Amino acid sequence: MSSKKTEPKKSEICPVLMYGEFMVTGSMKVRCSLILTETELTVQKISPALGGRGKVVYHLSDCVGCRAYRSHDSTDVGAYFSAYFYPLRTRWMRSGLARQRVEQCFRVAPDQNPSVNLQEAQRWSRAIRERVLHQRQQKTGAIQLEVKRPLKFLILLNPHSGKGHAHALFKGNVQRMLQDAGIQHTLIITERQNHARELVREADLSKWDALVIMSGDGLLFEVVNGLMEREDWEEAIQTPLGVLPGGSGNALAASIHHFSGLQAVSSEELLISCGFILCKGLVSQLDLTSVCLASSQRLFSFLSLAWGFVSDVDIESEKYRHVGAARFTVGTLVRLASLRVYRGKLAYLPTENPMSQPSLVDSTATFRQRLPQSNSDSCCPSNGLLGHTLQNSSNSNNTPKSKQSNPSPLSVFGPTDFLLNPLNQPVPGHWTVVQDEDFVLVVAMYQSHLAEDMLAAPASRLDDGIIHLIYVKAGISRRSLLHLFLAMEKGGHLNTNCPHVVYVKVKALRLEPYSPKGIITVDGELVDYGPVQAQIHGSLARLIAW
Ligand SMILES: Nc1ncnc2c1ncn2[C@@H]1O[C@H](COP(=O)(O)OP(=O)(O)OP(=O)(O)O)[C@@H](O)[C@H]1O
Repeated sequence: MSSKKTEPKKSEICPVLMYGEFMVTGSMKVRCSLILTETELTVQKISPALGGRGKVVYHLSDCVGCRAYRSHDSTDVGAYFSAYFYPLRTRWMRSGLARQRVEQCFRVAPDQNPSVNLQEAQRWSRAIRERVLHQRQQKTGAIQLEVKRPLKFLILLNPHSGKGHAHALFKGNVQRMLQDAGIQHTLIITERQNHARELVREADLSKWDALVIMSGDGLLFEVVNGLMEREDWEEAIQTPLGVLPGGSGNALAASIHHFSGLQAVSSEELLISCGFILCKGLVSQLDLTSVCLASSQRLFSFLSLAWGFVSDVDIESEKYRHVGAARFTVGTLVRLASLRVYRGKLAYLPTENPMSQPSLVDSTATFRQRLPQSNSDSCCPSNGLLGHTLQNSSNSNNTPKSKQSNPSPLSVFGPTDFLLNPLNQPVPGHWTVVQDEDFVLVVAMYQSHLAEDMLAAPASRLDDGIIHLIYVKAGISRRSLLHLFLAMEKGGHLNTNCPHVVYVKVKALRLEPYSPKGIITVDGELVDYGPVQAQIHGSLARLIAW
């Protein structure tokens, strides 16, 4: 046993709720005293002569569950209880901390009657679980509490995501954690593109406490849009969503980890962190952005809308997917070597603009409306109505098919985009129209991360109701752009004083590309190239976060 923290100061000591003496089972069987307080479980060795360190203090906030049980050996009158912790520990050969599993199992045998022993084990197990739940209640802010247990999750897993190891990663890292937390789950391995989308469009959602996606951001994009295509979208989109990183992008997973306040981790450590957050089962609000394309398609986006350098790298680096998250680094270097400029018009509604406040627009009255399927006054007109019709250019020819977002049935449900004019009309007069028309990139973000190691919008929060719009004007040197991307790993790119970088917080935006060819992505998925506009809808969905 190792001592995990220094002795608390007298004033910090919590009253003892329970005390007991048990055998600690495992490789070394020793008799220990166990002290449960409101926040900690302290295991103190009673026979120090056995060697090793004598005391371990576990934080209940690191605990995902505890259970009591009888031994398989019918001659054993003892009962047992096991507590499952995932404390942050120093990484071997690496700096920083990552969660690692620790199971502590205690044998209860003061009586010759096995039922009496089991009752005592259950009393401890229940008390620990209650204190663990209480730790969650201490969490403040926008996070709500889901106290209902046992939780039932539907897990959708894309076996081809990332390097193609998602299923093995799930079995190796997540399955046992869910069991530790007493969470029941049904795992569905997706068989094809849009399988998850069709499934959630038809599913009886009342059977599940959460829909969990183990893949990259693409599968979550399908699920969000599948939910928004339901007649009962308003209720369906309130189903808590859980995210386990299995892809190569994993931007939302990285954002969730970032919002938990921990140091950045990647790969399996990010998976374990997200699994831990999932097991805690706290639900937060999540903003969604409605994205309208000139083709009339309307999509719901949880992450980003990108044009130029970022979307080019995202799509063009698909061919390097075998290297995992490093594909973005490779793609960035390749695209830097042949830097492009993209012509177009960008306009937006800044957050500080009083006209953008919902109080001036009756958003609640329109919120429950069903949009007309085809209406020239709608925000998503049914045909390309701008002078320069640019859609269907390079996208479908040059890029992997798997990344093309589904030209789904028109998303006619969802909140009204009350801030947007139809695409065939000018933007409202109080919007800001950017004077520059030559860009290297335009990216609109509603989460912090663009990829596991790209903290593109450090100030973003899950439910801040803000689109963090970042654009880089033409004229930036390759060297400065590289410097920006290197600084982005820690979110420092917005403090580089680069005159070509503009960062503005907005509620809505419109982008009209003039360049005849280009790539536009929504949540990393390819969409029709052409005019596009978007409006954020604060707290439309719910997400398991910490
Ligand atoms: N069984 C499947 N076979 C083929 N494609 C699938 C399957 N399941 C899901 N898909 C599709 O694969 C696409 C990519 O999935 P996703 O983005 O989740 O993983 P990824 O591409 O590895 O991650 P990232 O986008 O972060 O790189 C999605 O558009 C999804 O629709």
